[in-house]
Amino acid sequence: MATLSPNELLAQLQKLAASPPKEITTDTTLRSQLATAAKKAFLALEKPEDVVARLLLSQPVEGITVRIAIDLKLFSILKEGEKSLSQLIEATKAEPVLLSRILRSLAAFGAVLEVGKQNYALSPTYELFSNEAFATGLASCGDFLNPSYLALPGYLASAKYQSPRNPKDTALQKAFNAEGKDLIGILMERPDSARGFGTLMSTWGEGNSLIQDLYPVNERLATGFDESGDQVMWVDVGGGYGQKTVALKRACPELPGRFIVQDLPGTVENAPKHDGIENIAHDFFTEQPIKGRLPFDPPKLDLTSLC
Ligand SMILES: C[S@@+](CC[C@H](N)C(=O)[O-])C[C@H]1O[C@@H](n2cnc3c(N)ncnc32)[C@H](O)[C@@H]1O
Repeated sequence: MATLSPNELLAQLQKLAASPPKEITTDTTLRSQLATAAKKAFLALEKPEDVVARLLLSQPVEGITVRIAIDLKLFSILKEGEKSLSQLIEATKAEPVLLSRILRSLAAFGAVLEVGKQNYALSPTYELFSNEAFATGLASCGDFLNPSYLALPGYLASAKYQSPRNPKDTALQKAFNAEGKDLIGILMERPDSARGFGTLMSTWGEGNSLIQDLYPVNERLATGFDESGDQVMWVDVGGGYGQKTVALKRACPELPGRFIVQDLPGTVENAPKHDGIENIAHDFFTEQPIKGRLPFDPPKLDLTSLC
């Protein structure tokens, strides 16, 4: 195999970064292998002073800048099409200098593209952020999780660097001053964050890790299923708003039987209703109320493929 000279390699990488070809973006495995290799190459090529700048400035600022952009609705505005700085100033009412700094920062992180002088477009990898429900859910979850990340060093120091073993005694309880409660208990006490979490999960999960893509559902679940009674075909345990079940029913409408989505009461209350799907409150740490003999051999899932 011919070896590329460093300059040829650089030119190839620049070409790839400017416009990733379709045969790469549509091949999920290749895309993720290339992204991982590129990230490893980036880390291997950084200088020590680059690492300092990344840890101190770039990484913490990235999430915060995206959070500000969500508040300004920049992603949904840019979804309408390319915009000039003055159009964005008009739409967001932000101070011009501040907005151009935010946009430069977003461009550096790859969230927006600078197309020409002071013209901006939404980056294809940030398409999902233009969905208002997703963006609000993400912002709300970030606001909930970030205080816990910040509390982690203090928590670990006070725990004398022992791994947390009790889910009710972690950095989260320190961050929220909520002794004796677990993550879900703390989350459910904050209805806005709980709703944000449910919305984030459903919009984020809508198109990825779908059961029908991971498992031959029709072949393995429908074969031998007794359609005569009121049999349950499917129980989605900890299924949130039922996003995976909705996607499954949409992809395989011929699947027979009842479809049930279980989650905690706070989530079930907010879950949108879907025809043919039953939402039931159930804590998965308690006994499963849906009983019945499986009318087929339990399928063997290769869980390693889910990791
Ligand atoms: C990471 S989300 C995954 C949601 C969904 N299964 C999906 O893949 O999109 C985890 C879900 O588990 C639920 N959950 C957490 N603890 C639970 C419990 N003890 N009993 C039932 N559901 C629980 C949460 O409310 C949340 O909806």
